[in-house]
Amino acid sequence: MTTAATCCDLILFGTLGDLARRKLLPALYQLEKAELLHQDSRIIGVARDAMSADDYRTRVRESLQQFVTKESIDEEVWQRFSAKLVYCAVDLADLEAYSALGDITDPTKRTPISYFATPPALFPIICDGLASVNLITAPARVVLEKPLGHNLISSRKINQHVGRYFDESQIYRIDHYLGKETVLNLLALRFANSIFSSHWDHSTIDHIQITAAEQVGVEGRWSYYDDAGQLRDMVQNHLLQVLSLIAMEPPTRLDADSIRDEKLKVLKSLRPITSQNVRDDTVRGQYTAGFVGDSKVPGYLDEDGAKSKSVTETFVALKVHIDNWRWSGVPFYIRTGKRMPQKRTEVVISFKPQPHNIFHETLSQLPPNKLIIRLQPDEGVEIQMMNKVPGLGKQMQLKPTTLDLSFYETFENKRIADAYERLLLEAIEGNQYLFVHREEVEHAWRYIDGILAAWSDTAESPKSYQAGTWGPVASVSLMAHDGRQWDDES
Ligand SMILES: NC(=O)C1=CN([C@@H]2O[C@H](COP(=O)(O)OP(=O)(O)OC[C@H]3O[C@@H](n4cnc5c(N)ncnc54)[C@H](OP(=O)(O)O)[C@@H]3O)[C@@H](O)[C@H]2O)C=CC1
Ligand SMILES: O=C1O[C@H](COP(=O)(O)O)[C@@H](O)[C@H](O)[C@H]1O
Repeated sequence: MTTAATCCDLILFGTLGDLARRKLLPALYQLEKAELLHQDSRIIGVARDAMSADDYRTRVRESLQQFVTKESIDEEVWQRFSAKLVYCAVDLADLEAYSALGDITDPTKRTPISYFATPPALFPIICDGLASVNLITAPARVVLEKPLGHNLISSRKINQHVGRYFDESQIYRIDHYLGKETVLNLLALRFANSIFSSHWDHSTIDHIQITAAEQVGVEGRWSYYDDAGQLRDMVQNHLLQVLSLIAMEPPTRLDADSIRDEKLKVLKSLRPITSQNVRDDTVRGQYTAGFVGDSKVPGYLDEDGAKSKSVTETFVALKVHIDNWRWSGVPFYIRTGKRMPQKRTEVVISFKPQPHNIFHETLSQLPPNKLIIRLQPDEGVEIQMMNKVPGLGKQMQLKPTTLDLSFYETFENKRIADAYERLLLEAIEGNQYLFVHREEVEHAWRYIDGILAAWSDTAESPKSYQAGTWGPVASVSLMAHDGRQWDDES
């Protein structure tokens, strides 16, 4: 019945935590539903509480009921899935306790794949523990959740420790944006369509915008978030990955090394932001109370769990330059924030305007063409272009129109898989192309550390913005200063 190649023990460290319950277990259930798990594979949940296998299955079922949305649990799938569930109580801080895992695994029968969905402080000891029970030898692999460090130094420490036991080819660093259907579609769009691949550089593109706006606030994660802030939480990983996919040179093949090498070159070409340009090229903000949709929401400093006055940014806008041949003179504007008016993640490629307007009797300036890649929600691709309004009038009327390719409509309501489904499947099958190489993580941190240091030098606090707005006014000025505007302003 099954089509999966790899028979594995997926060891889910942190199986009772929020990430496992909300994302990982539902994703594994969907893989089972699609018959993509090997029939003899197992999912070994690890947490501290002692409990029976049946109690664990009950907990997993409750999570699925809560988080497998839009459908009820299919009993036949559940029977197959629950038969794969095994529970193992281990206090991960206690090296001796890992023997319990050793007792129930046999790497010669099933490939051990260890997924670290725990606080990152535990990563080193989990590696030590896995080594102590011989669960590290290739083809064993390890999947690491973010955050991979708080800065370059701490990220290196984690990478070094994990690297003591696992070769880079065994390490799968998750960035869930790389599992999103629409982020992958960037590759298809760029490299399977000559109309785009031949117009993808400074000669035709004026600038690029990347927006990741969220309506949610810190969602009960104040202490984690306050230590991180939006720059570390969203830009260091997800948005620099998206930027790299947009900006990279064509990889020679669709494999891990080729793609990761090209992304890395982009990260190495980012022009550092320093105390010289930080005021011109960055904006940070923090939300105050306001309305998101119809709901009144508190300010950041009044969120549940807020402990002190804080200068952590919940909004960032950046002007990013990539110092290479292709992107010379093309700024990338990045904007991301919590408590914005809508959930919207999109990339806008704004092309250069026509050099001369022969239609100036009807329009003094022709609006430039735009390619809008909607990553979420309402996934799809839009091209904004000019058309003639049909009619016999003496003067030709032009109108900006949109060619809209919604994924749902185009692909007949085909279900869009959650990012974690794809990433778990690729990790199980041993394909690394959607995972982040150590060097990428470290170069991204180098760039981010520079911005954080420059912010700290200026000793300025983030600018306030009211919840439910698009961030501080300064973010509008960042674009206006260059004679441009964010796509939602036009
Ligand atoms: N939640 C999310 O949406 C996301 C989370 N992440 C990252 O994933 C990781 C997990 O996050 P999240 O699920 O939210 O965290 P939670 O605090 O909800 O869960 C942590 C899990 O780790 C386990 N754990 C902690 N200490 C030990 C220990 N000493 N021994 C055994 N198990 C232990 C807990 O087990 P026990 O039940 O025994 O306490 C629990 O299952 C973090 O690094 C987070 O930053 C990344 C992206 C998104
Ligand atoms: O990693 C994170 O991502 C989410 C946003 O993810 P998305 O898939 O909903 O766009 C963000 O809310 C969270 O703070 C961050 O840790």
